[in-house]
Amino acid sequence: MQKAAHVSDITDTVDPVFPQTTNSQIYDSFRDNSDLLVLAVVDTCGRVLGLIERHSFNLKMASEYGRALFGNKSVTTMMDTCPLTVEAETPLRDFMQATLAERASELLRGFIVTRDGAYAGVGTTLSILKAMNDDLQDSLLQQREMVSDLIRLSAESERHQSFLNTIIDNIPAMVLVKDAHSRVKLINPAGEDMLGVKRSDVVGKTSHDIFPAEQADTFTRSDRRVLASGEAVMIEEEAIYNGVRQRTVQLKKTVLRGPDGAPDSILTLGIDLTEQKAAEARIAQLAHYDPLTGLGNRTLYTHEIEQALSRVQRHGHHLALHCLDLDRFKTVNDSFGHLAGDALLRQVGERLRLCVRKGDFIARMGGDEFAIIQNIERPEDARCLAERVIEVMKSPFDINGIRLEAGVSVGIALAPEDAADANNLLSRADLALYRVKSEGRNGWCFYHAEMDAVVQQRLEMEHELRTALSEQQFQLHFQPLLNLDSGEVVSFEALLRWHHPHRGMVSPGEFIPVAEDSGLIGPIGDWVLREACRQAAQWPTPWRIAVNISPLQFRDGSLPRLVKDALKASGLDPRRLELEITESVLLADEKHNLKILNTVRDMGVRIAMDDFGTGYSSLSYLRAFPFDKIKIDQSFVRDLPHDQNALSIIRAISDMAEALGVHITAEGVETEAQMEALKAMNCREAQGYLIGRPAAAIEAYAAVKVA
Ligand SMILES: Nc1nc2c(ncn2[C@@H]2O[C@@H]3COP(=O)(O)O[C@H]4[C@@H](O)[C@H](n5cnc6c(=O)[nH]c(N)nc65)O[C@@H]4COP(=O)(O)O[C@H]3[C@H]2O)c(=O)[nH]1
Repeated sequence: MQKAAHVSDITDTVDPVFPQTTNSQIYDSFRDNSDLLVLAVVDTCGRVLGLIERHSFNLKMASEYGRALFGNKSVTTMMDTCPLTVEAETPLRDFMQATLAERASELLRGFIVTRDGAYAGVGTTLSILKAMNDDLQDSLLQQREMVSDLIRLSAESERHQSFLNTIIDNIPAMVLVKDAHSRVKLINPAGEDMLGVKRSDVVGKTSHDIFPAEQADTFTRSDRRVLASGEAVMIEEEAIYNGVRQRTVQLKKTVLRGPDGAPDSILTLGIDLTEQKAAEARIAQLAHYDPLTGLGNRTLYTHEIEQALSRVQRHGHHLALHCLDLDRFKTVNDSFGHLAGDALLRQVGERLRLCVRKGDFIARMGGDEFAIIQNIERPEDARCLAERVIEVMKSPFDINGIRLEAGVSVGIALAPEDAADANNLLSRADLALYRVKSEGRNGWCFYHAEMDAVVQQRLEMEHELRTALSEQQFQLHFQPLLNLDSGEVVSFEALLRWHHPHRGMVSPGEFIPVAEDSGLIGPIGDWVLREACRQAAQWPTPWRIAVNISPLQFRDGSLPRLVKDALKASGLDPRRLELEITESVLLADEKHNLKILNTVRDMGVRIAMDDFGTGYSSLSYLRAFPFDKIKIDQSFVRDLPHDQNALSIIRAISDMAEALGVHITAEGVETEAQMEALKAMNCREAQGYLIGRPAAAIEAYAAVKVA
């Protein structure tokens, strides 16, 4: 509905009447048109002469008398000659205000509306009431619309607010708002978690109300800083303690301004970097530390030794590099499994930590090798540390209830005395370590210049060994084994000899390890096997022939084929061939090597366990394979017949062998007394200088019979 703004909006355009119109005519018009309330009387120019109002007119004309009296008279006799008149474009509100104040009663009779002074229509209180009603309706409608707008806006703002709240509550970063006096206005759940507080406990409070003084001071300081600068402040890393644990957080503080532009609040956004920092630290740890022992790894060692050597150079310091190697790690690893090996390494790492001083560095270089960089003032300091290390390693390790002894060898090189660069220093400490190991392990040794010569000699020997085969410098010697029951020689052990063109006879103890290290043991061992079979096949008596097989000959799996070839080429009965292996064959890759042993045994070849008692002599090895013979190491025989320890060990081995149905043979028998003692302990065979030294010629033994 159109709102009535001007008088023209409520004007009824009723045709006017003229002065010559009679009252009877007017009466008829009123009678015929009940809506007609007011009539204007105008002259021919449209000028208003007066106004007839229905009710007062009808009052006069209602009776017959009235009609008779006034009926034929001109309308001018009954008209209001001074009616309320108003211009059409007058604002309705102004007209109403003015009329109600001054001529309210006239308003009830109706009024004339003019346009530029000429008649334009009439107005009635009814039209005014209608307009007012419309106005009222309009404003009611407007109000209703406004109310629904308000409801919609408030719902929208509520939605916005809850949308924002959801974001703030779920954002994985702290949102903390404080007022300009540093009182908490808002904190989200991530913030509660980060600071270890509850929203209900902190809102309205300052940092000093909430946190311990030191922490509160830190927060307040940064709040002040951001308020003073008025700019966003980034705090890359801040350590906070949330009552449970230390956390590392990154904070961004921003000033929020009020409508007047003055700082109103401080918004702090915080990201918890604790996990990220821990992950970074873990990555750095993995890159530089051995995960098993927690000691430095080879990468970190390289860095540390370079640093230490540059200190040596710049400040005239001295350092000792200790290279450590566990003596029995491989044995432990192979016989008790990798988990036991790992546990041993961990415990070794712990013990090493106890030996060193602050500033010294320990690394696990790989496997069972460790290195210590020690700051020293004099070589004596290095000796003390090495002795300490050997001492702490002496006591047995408890690995899941099993007591194990590891032992350690330590090689030491000094800087700047022995070498000033990392590579040379390490290889010299290694040389010293090598010396310790070759001298029986479980000791320490400083590097000496002559060790270089030893290495040189070893390299030379390796070179010469390569030509020894083609130059036919090898020869086999044979040592007899006597059956103690029958007193007859029953077999011979083939022992390799190297007739060096310049150095004369080189002992196998000297060159076999070099052959093993260089891989030459393969072709040399093959030659021994073929030569032993070839010669044995030609012996006048069908003695057995025993051949030493190095653990390294098991590696490539070709042993069964080589044995077969040697037997075939020589024509030797497989039952006359005996292979002597040591426990280490079963320690290393037990399954693979047992398969090889079984294949060889299936050919009819006998298998003997050599040097029994020197390694990790374990009943499990004897159970793992049906050995034909156990050879007791000469180190036990040497101390017979008086040494009680040797006697008990040999007796124990003998009992064990008897239980398993295996014969025992004693090595290194040099005296009659030893022989008698062995006989008394059920030893079935003996070998040693007493019976015969290793020799190239064996025929003489055909007749030997020892009583
Ligand atoms: N003191 C003393 N020693 C005695 C006595 N009876 C024998 N021997 C020595 O004891 C060693 C016995 O050999 P082994 O324990 O198998 O120990 C052997 C064996 O492990 C290794 N070897 C020798 N020949 C070969 C070979 O062809 N292949 C391999 N892989 N190793 C070999 O070299 C080691 C040393 O051999 P050899 O020097 O020939 O030393 C031999 C032998 O000469 C005695 O009554 N008193």
